[in-house]
Amino acid sequence: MSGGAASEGLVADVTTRRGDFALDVSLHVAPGETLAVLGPNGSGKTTLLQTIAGTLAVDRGAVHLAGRELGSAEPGRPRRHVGPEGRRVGLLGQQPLLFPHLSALDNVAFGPRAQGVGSTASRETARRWLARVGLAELASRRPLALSGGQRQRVALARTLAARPEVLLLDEPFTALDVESGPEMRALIAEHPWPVPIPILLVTHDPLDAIVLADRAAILHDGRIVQQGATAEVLGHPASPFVAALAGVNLVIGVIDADGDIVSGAASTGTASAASTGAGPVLRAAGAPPAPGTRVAAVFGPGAVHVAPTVPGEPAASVNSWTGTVAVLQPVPGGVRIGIAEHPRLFVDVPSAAAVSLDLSTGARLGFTIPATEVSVRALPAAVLR
Ligand SMILES: Nc1ncnc2c1ncn2[C@@H]1O[C@H](COP(=O)(O)OP(=O)(O)OP(=O)(O)O)[C@@H](O)[C@H]1O
Repeated sequence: MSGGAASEGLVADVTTRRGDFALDVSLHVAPGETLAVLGPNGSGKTTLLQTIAGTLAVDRGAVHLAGRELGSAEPGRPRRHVGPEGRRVGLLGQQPLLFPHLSALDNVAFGPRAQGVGSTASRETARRWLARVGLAELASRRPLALSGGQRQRVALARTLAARPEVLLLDEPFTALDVESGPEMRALIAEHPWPVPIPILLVTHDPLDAIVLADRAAILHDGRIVQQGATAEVLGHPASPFVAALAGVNLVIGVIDADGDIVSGAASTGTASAASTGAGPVLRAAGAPPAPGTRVAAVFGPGAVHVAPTVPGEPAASVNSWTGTVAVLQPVPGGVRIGIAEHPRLFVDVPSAAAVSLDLSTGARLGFTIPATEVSVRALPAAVLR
């Protein structure tokens, strides 16, 4: 690729092989834009970052950053591979990896020093960056005298002091505690760098994607299976795979004559509807799509109300259903319930509610999802396979 989009931000249109695995992606991140990459273990997130950072060579295609070709393998042209040190790529991972024997200031000054900037100027730059991440007062401390969150902020300052042209964030919040995680998220959200750069955020957490990223790309087996505005991708996942990854419940169905969403019905005539299982009959707030429209309905596992069943109550009505607890799994702040009759749905209840419900496997419960919590979108015929 040359010219055009390649002169702006990060453009990767590559295949990279690793043993039997092949990463085959095409993505563009503009300066000032954040792209979240979500995917399960082994989907190729690290391989993607390494291809951009230059620790892995491209097997086909090319990586461009700010108009420079960093690596390419294209028919009829000699292969090209700029090493990691020549790329101006900043990488912040889970662990800050600071030099333990250097002060915070000297850790941050290391970047400009390594680029040949003099010691006084490097320390000046480092001081500025420490101030930007809120650590001006702690410049003389060594890493061991800093909290985990402070160390990660020093690591961010060190990365940025080297003036990268792209910032790669590889699960940068995962190792942080409940206090420093939100601080670090807020810092990244503020974009504390003077020049807009493209940011690629690898995360397992859909909320991080929603809060921090303009767009999201879902990686599965080395390929991007869905890409678009974050809210669109996570709020309207185009497959059960993406829905499960996004942490939302997805029900595929057809609008019936009453405007309700009926799932798993033979009338859809597709394997996909069958594979998602018959879900509860749902209704979203607002005017429904026309009868017969195939739709995806989405609701969050925490938006479902859970109550003991009441004798004599109907087993199911619109947005309500009864079910048997098949699985109980701890989640942060509560418990996730797997329902025997609807194995693809999950419901989260806070710890206090779990205790008062006296949850146990085999228990019968009533579930209700308010219509205002159901998001629905018509599906093109070919979306779900
Ligand atoms: N050095 C290697 N040689 C051969 N195959 C590898 C090597 N490293 C990783 N792989 C394979 O490449 C695939 C993608 O791995 P990668 O580490 O990119 O995934 P990931 O999405 O980052 O996973 P995780 O979330 O667990 O970090 C996996 O199938 C993995 O087994």
